[in-house]
Amino acid sequence: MAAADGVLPHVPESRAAVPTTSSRPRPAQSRRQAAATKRKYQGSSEAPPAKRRSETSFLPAKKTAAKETPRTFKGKAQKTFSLKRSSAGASGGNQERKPGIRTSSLFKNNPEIPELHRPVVKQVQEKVFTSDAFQALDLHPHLISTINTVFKMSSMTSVQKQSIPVLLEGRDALVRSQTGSGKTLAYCIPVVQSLQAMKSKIQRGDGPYALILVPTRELALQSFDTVQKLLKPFTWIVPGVLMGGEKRKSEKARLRKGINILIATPGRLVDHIKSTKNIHFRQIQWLILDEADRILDLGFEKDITVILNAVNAECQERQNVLLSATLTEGVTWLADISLHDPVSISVLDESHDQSNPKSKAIPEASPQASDELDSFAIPASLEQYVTVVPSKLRLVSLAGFILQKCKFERDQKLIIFFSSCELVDFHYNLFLQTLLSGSGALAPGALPCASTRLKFLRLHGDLEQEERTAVFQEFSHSKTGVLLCTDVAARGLDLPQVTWIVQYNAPSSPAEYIHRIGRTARIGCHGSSLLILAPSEAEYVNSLASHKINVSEIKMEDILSVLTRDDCFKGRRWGSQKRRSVGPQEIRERATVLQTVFEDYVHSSERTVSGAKKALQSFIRAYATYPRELKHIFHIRSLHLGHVAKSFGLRDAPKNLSALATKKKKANLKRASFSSATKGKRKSTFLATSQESELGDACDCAF
Ligand SMILES: Nc1ncnc2c1ncn2[C@@H]1O[C@H](COP(=O)(O)OP(=O)(O)OP(=O)(O)O)[C@@H](O)[C@H]1O
Repeated sequence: MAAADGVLPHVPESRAAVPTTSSRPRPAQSRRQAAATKRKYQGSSEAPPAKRRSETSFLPAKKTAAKETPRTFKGKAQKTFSLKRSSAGASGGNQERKPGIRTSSLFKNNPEIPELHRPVVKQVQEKVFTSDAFQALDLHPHLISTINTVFKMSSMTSVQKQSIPVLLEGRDALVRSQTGSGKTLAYCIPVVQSLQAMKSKIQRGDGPYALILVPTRELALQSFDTVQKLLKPFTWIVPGVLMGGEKRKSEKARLRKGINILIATPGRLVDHIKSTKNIHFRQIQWLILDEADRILDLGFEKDITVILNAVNAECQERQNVLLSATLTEGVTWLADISLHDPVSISVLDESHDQSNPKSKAIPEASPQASDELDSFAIPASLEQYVTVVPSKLRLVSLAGFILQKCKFERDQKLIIFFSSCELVDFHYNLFLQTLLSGSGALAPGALPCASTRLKFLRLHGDLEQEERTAVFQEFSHSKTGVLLCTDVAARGLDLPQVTWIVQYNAPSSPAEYIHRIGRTARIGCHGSSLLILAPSEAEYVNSLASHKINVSEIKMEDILSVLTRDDCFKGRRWGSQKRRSVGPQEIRERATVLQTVFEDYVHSSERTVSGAKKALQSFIRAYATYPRELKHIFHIRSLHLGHVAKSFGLRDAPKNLSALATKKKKANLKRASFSSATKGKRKSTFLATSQESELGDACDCAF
């Protein structure tokens, strides 16, 4: 993927209410700027540098001292962009601007972008495929033919080759292999093989023989689909799914009729355990925890305790399997309490040494094992990039990347990760109304060249289940498009042909980073990822390196340069001239035009301003939830909130932001963090009866 050569990404689309944009008269600039400056420092946790107190300085305290000159492309000093000069183009040409209208000073007073001293580390890699055919396994011929004809697969992946024989022997297992390496079939095939071979034929009314737990509803549907296909020749075995967002009543009815392979999200299953009489676990022979480390997060951990206790109470003899692409301390703890004399299967081990996987012990959460816990395998065909962008320029940089991929490259399918539902909604609506044209007339805030080729979708835990399922299906089957989402899409989802993963908000752990980027470059395909960091967050690259994760840098300028390929971002000055060579100044002007379009949209109604403020608050709350070990990189005090507000299209930082930032409210998103400090507590919670879990399906995917 030519990420560094100036060719970049794509765009989102969707419905949503269309606020009207008008070129309203605005208060005099000087008065507003004075007020804005005052507010800025009320809203920011930093005081303005003394020297600049009378101007609109945006430099964060730490970074400011060195430079007064705005950062320029290629190191050349440039004049500050005059807002008046390009303001006509800024609104897309259909809103003539009046002199004196305030536009963004995007390139002024930004913190310097630090040089990335990127340590080059040797990434851990695994071999995806083997040359062994499924025929080599002792499977029912109909099962083999289903794998060959329905799934169109002939040879096993490494994890399948290692896991399937072990599981068919009846052993418990902890399975780790990289994202997109075929773990789902690695457990589904043995489950189906063993259940179809049972001497007394399974009856529907017997209830569940296999229980498969997954962290999200989409993953439940995906796993259900796989199981259902594998069961084609074995029609007497009935699969079923229980997940939040579905009608409990109809789920109860299905449970009453009988489900033999039950796939569930933890919250909803707990709900049924507590309220549905017909549910029992007398027959359970398999307990599978897919994405085991995610299942442990926050509320799920309690739910798992309830589920394990309920299953243990009715059946002791069964096979237990834990799977994840990342082996965290939490998983080893869960393995401890749920697996019996397990085999540890790691494809990584096979690639590095040929030791017998069966003899391998599960790594303890000890310093000696920290290397194994801390380094993650990354698909060899995945190229990872990072770009460092000052807060004020984040929004235009993201939009530039989307435009490059989707407008100027073919067949691009992007997933963009945000840290909360509100952030997804805000960017989704913003891009829909500005970058995407409707079927007929342009939306008031849209660019005249807004594209119908762009397709935006969103996925997060606050959406109705019906919409979530529809979006998941649509994006799965689509060849192109941009999915804006939270971490609800980070785990396990197998969305074909995704070309780019963008992390607009940095993940809270290296494991989450791995799972997010793992939505591309699956099963040997090629893919790329881009992490967008603020200058104060640049050290995160070292943190990734300490987990053997290598990223290459893309310069922000290269991302923004796509705007010079698109004449709808032309400022008035360039509009009247013949084609000229493209320089840094023009890139700045065009970025400013784009930012102005965003600001115009955001300020077009009270509703949109309030939406932007809500999103900004949500960003701040999410920012306060980074775990302690990352706090020195992601600390709200390192951000200039006035600048951050710009990335929400707000011309001024709302009041009380710093108060909000220090309040450290409980965010409604879930940040995974299993700390050893809580380990003992967790174990005792499990050992106790743990019937006090009151979390129902509200836990499922509320992020
Ligand atoms: N033997 C195989 N040959 C070809 N394709 C396969 C094979 N096994 C699995 N796949 C395909 O590989 C893709 C990824 O599989 P799967 O979703 O099971 O990966 P995973 O390891 O569970 O990933 P994650 O860790 O992200 O959950 C799926 O599209 C699946 O159909």
